[in-house]
Amino acid sequence: MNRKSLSVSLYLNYFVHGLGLIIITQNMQALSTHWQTPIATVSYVVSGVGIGRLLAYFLLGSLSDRFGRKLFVNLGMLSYLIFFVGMAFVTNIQLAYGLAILAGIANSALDAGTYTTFIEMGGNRGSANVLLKAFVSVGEFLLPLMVATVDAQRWWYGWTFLIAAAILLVNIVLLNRQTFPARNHDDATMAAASHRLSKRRRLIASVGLAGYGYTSMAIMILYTQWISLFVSQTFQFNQVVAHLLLSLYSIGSISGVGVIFLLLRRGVSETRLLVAMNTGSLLALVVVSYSPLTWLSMLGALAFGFTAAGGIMQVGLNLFIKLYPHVKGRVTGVYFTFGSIASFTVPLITGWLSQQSVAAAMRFDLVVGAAGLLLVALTAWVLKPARSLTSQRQQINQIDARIVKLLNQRFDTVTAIGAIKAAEQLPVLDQNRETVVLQRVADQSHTGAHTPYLQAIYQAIMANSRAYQAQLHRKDEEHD
Ligand SMILES: O=C(O)C(=O)C[C@]1(C(=O)O)C=C[C@@H](O)C=C1
Repeated sequence: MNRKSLSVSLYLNYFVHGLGLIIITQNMQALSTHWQTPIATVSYVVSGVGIGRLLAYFLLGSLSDRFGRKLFVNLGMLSYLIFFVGMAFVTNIQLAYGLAILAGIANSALDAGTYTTFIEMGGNRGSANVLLKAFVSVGEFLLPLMVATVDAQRWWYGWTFLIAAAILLVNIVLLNRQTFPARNHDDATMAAASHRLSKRRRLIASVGLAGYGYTSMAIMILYTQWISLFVSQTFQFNQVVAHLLLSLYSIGSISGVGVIFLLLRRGVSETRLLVAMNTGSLLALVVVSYSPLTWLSMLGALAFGFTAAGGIMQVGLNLFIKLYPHVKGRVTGVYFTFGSIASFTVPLITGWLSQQSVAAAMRFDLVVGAAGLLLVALTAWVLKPARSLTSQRQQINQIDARIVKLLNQRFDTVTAIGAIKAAEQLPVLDQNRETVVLQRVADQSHTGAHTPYLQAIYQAIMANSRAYQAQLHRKDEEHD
């Protein structure tokens, strides 16, 4: 497996995904002329993407645990390819809606195959998932420039779609030359950590993180949808500042990705990062929601983008995946399904609130932010390594259960060896083999101070193996 080449291909997909996310809305005018429909109908087609995601996330996530990540990355790329080529030529609205649904499915398939792969690459690759966000942002940044160029040159609007398709086509070839890491490759420490957690704690953390799948998405959608209108109506900010608050949010977001990436690389704890970032985003949101000072609002917007949109959603997902290392795909599916429900419901809720006032719609983001903070704080609290006597003993109980099971297996093997020795009339004691076993214990022990104690335990185990073999041997002779 060539990690670098595989990573580049996976990142490139997310650049194209960034183009795909806004390609319909950025070509709204051209498509409405081409389809001979009102703009509202084009906007209706966009909702198909959300439906596709909602339908596909859970299913594709679970299936990727069974059939491998590579298949689903390919499925995502092929679906996106059909979407881009089809959208460039389609004239029928029903067909366009079908293609939009396919784009949603493509998004789900890519996520099911990619987030899981980065975790399965091992090491500290969770940080790579945060970087995916940056590639999406670059795509979203470049697409409007591409559309503007095509428009200014009076070229056919379909070219931007075909450029995206061409990048995908090249990447399909590149990606399929790579081998993926072993599926459900169980990072031993990850599995051990998730094992140590009591069922109740794991359940609470799961509820917290699934809920965070919703709030982390909702907090961003709500801000981007309402901020400009809100500040111009509530604080009479001029149009330039109103739109600048969105651009500053994007700049904050991209710098946030860089910082979170580096912090994760340095081994900063994910739970701490989640609590700190969510505290920061709630504070920034308070500033933006209540400050009538332009400069302060601008600072708030930057800080909000940094803390709420700098890949912290991906950090939540990484943590969630580590709780269930055996079903990474399913967990990814669940998390993003909650995110999709947010993209679906936030416009509905805030649309209803805006009938009261735009400020009510915008300030609802504070409720979302507070809920998010509460959820990550709860998660961090239950995942905190416990140090009380009772909890340490619970830990020992769980470790002992595993040791006893392994000792049973060892004794089964000792029985088999005993039978072979009896048949071949070999002595029960094999001093050379015992020396080898003790040496292997010393080599495998990761704490030198433990080693003589582990060897003493093994001497006792082997003495008991011998006693067991001798007793079996006696029984056999009695029978004969
Ligand atoms: O390897 C063997 O010959 C065994 O019977 C197993 C075992 C052990 O428990 O590891 C037990 C007794 C022998 O003296 C050496 C090793």
